Amino acid sequence: MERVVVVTGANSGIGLALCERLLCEDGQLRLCLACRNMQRAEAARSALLTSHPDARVDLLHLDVGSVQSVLAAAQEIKARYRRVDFLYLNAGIMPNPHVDIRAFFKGLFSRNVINMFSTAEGLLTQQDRLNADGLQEVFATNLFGHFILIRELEPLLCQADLTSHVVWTSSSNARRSAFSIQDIQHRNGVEPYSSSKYASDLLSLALNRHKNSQGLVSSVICPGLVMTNLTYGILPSFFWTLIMPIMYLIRIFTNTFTLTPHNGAEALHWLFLQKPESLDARAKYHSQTSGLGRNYTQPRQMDVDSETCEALFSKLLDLEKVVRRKLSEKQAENDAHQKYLSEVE
Ligand SMILES: NC(=O)C1=CN([C@@H]2O[C@H](COP(=O)(O)OP(=O)(O)OC[C@H]3O[C@@H](n4cnc5c(N)ncnc54)[C@H](OP(=O)(O)O)[C@@H]3O)[C@@H](O)[C@H]2O)C=CC1
Ligand SMILES: CC(C)=CCC[C@@H](C)[C@H]1CC[C@H]2C3=C(CC[C@]12C)[C@@]1(C)CCC(=O)[C@@H](C)[C@@H]1CC3
Repeated sequence: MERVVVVTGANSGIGLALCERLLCEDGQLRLCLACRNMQRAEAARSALLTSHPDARVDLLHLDVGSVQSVLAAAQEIKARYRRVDFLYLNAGIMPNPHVDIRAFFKGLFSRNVINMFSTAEGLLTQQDRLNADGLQEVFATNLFGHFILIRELEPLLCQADLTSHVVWTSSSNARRSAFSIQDIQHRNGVEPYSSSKYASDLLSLALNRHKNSQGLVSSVICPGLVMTNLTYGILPSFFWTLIMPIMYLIRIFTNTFTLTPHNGAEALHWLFLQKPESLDARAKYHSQTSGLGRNYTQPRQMDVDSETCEALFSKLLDLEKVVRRKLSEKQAENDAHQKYLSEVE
């Protein structure tokens, strides 16, 4: 049977590498690249079709940071496909990152050095802002837009006798201490990325608790440190190129330096091949690359608990109601304005 795979943020980096790997695995796939920039999406599609001329690759406009765009994209998916077998929630941002150089050098000579290189704990902060929906942009993009997408696609994801797999591209930068259940959008902190990724770990567990019985399975991965537009936003690409030999050296000690998008997509690809029933809801699946360049996937227990995951789930449902109500009020205002304009013309 034809399998439908939707990938958000598929036009570059890890998302695009995943698409390439999936097409090598199964040429019969129906692959849907859900992207906000259609020019880049078209370029990605052309690149995929160059190596897989017979592949079926669809494009879909989706700005996961805008609730209206998510609702429209979900409508389009429902019109195009009868079900969704895999939903890869991969789109993500880290705006205005700042590396704490002093902390980096301090960490370099501490016993914590390997952990610092694999999680960036204590090294990175970001500056967030409000988006047009009045939500914190990192939360809206990395988590909430994807949550609304799942909610809208439930009829295609939760079908009798069939299993659908939702996969979150999280991070080893996800940290409990960066997240607060009182401030799920991270309005009051400087680690919105870490907070949003920890929230995706919690939400994945909540989805498994609530939706496994309806055939939806959710998993979380970390791609490791990968050279993509995201990391080129942290340090310029020439700097990364300059320190590449050092990074290959570090890889010998921490296999989390996967470095290429192909390697980073390892765990995403591996999950595609697994029986969903065999997966652990509390594990994060890490892409790893050995010093000699061998790729493998390593499950590690996440620092999540049922109580916090339920609290987050319920807060997200509440926020969904508020956002939907605001959107329909705005729509009603627009309709009234249009009516007024047509009457006075
Ligand atoms: N690189 C790394 O070391 C790591 C990355 N990750 C995660 O991997 C995922 C992929 O990132 P990566 O490949 O590294 O970086 P890229 O910047 O190359 O890819 C991010 C993708 O997300 C898309 N995107 C961003 N915002 C939106 C939006 N509002 N709506 C739709 N699409 C959007 C981007 O589209 P556009 O081209 O339009 O910007 C792009 O396709 C992210 O979730 C990131 O957090 C996790 C751990 C490590
Ligand atoms: C490698 C050397 C010699 C210097 C670079 C220092 C930092 C810029 C670098 C060290 C660990 C990195 C890291 C990330 C970003 C860049 C570092 C802080 C991430 C936070 C990128 C995004 C993620 O989601 C994480 C998995 C990465 C963890 C490691």
